[in-house]
Amino acid sequence: MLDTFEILTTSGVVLWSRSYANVNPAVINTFISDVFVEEKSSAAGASKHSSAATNSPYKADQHTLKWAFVKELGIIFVAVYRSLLHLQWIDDLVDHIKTIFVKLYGDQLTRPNTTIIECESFDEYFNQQLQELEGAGATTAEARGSRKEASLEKEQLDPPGLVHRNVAKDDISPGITASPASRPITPSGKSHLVVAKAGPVAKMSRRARKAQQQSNSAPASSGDESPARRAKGAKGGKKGRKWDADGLADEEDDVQLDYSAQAITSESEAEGLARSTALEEVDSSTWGQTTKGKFVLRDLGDEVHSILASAEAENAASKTESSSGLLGTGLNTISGLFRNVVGGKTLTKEDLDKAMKGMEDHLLRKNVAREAAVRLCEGVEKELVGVKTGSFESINSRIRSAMESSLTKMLTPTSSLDLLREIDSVTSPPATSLRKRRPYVISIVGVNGVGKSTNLSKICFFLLQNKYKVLIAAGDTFRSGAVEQLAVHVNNLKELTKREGGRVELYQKGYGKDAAAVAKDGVNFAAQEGFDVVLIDTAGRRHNDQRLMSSLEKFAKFAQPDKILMVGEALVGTDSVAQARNFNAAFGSVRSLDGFIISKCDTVGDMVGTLVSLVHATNVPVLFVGVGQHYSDLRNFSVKWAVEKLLGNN
Ligand SMILES: Nc1nc2c(ncn2[C@@H]2O[C@H](COP(=O)(O)OP(=O)(O)OP(=O)(O)O)[C@@H](O)[C@H]2O)c(=O)[nH]1
Repeated sequence: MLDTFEILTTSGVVLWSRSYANVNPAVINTFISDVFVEEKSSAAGASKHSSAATNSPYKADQHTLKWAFVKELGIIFVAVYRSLLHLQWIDDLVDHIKTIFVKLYGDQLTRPNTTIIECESFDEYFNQQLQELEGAGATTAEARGSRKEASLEKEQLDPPGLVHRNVAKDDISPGITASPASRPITPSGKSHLVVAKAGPVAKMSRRARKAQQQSNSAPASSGDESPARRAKGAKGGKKGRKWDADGLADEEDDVQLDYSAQAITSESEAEGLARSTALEEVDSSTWGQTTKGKFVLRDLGDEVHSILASAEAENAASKTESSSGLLGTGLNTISGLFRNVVGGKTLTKEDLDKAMKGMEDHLLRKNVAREAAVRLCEGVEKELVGVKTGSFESINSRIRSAMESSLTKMLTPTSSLDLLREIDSVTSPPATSLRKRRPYVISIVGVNGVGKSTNLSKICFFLLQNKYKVLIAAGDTFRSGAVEQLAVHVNNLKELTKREGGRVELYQKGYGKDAAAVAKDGVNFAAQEGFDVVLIDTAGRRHNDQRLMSSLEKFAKFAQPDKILMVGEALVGTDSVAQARNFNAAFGSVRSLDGFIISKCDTVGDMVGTLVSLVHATNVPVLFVGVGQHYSDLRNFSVKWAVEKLLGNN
């Protein structure tokens, strides 16, 4: 049977716990030290903490510890039981409790300067899960009795309140402490009180309170089926509750919170009760809904199942995304690269050298150009020499968080681009402004075949959906077929967006003309015809082709684009740095690139290092990423997404 379950932070603060038997505190302390401080091999699962549901079991002192870790929140979930036992449901318990706890309290935990976690109502959720899973695993009532005795004994030994594991007071990381009421030792019969909810306004009927008091004081009678289990058997027979002005349930309505006692036999009966339910002061997140749109309090079991179901759906979605190389995977850890030294020490260059080499190799594998990878690592090393690591922090996690900050800083644009607002500011200047209305001009440049026309069309699609009038100017007067290719895009876009109210036309002068002059004429034409935006396509050119590159300066002078965007392929590799530098320098001393569109991100999985190389080489921000071959496959660039991909496993 389960001996203890603890939810604690990596700095050793116990947020919530439940004990059914005395377990030597050294068991969990050693586990934390081995797995999280020293990252010993027996904790192989540590490398996968955030993605794995539960990790390899840890064994100590005749106990087995099943655990899960939510890296983003720095929270460990650990269940301890006797190694002799085989608890089939224990993995599910750890996984479900992790999911529910994160869902209920994740927001509190991420709030800055959080000093307390209000998780006293978590008892109910835990009970619900334990009984549901254990019920399936046929726990005996006798075991419950002995468990309760053990829990009471433990209560005397270890008073509820703030508990720290193995950490000196000064070492406790700021931010999170446990609510004093977060560790009540509760006998398992309690969860039949379906009023349980997350948050301070949970209401409880008089009868419910009485039942709780009874269940807290009286030992569970052997052979008595738990109320929660009976309630489960009566699923579907639920009634709404009436609440009186004190927030107590009106017993006169004769509706029991313990659904085991009766079942609602007809739908009309259920609806009648729903109509009579008064909801003042009840947190809406706890509501369920009847078909008539009236709310009744939701059953705890339903709530837990819906939390688990939505987490499962999210996991499935993120798995699909990562396997298809699309956006949005979770923040994984880097496997085993730099696991070497313990926390709580002042870092020297020697400590860091080996680990930094691991980080550099990791970045190279992510397709970051060597120059950028070396520079980033040098910066992080410089920053970390002389720094003291946290009490439960290994060198690798210190390096990782420093690299995360460096990458985030580097990739975050100094000013954000709100394209639509910028367009509006030039196409509809305020009446008081001296500026005349004119079209907003974007030109797209890049080497051959990177996706210039495709991504220009994607931007156009986005603008048409926002009802702008767009002129596409065919500035590639060089490659045969380029103008026709744009004409096909324009026809497709017209067809796709005819109901949106936008307008798109092609401006073209065929081949062989001076591209700068065509672009300038196109902009003038757009101004006369009342277009809002001009998108100018340009010929692809090798960045080391002097003749073609030098024509870009004239092009910029003639067309006067508001934005010059360079399309760079995610899969370009080592050439990326030179490409970015040459294009950035090609517009003369007064102009440079305004942003990158990184195309074909869908083809590289998490090897998105090229974007780091481009930004590192130029200081020009990434604005959009292309993620496929459809017009809608363009995304605003998310720094968080990129950093997660870059520092994730590979
Ligand atoms: N998978 C994927 N393919 C893309 C993406 N963007 C563009 N492509 C494909 O890349 C190929 C080249 O795209 P184009 O738009 O013709 O490239 P270009 O830079 O205009 O080509 P040139 O005019 O010859 O220089 C086409 O097959 C596009 O469908 C993307 O984000 N993902």
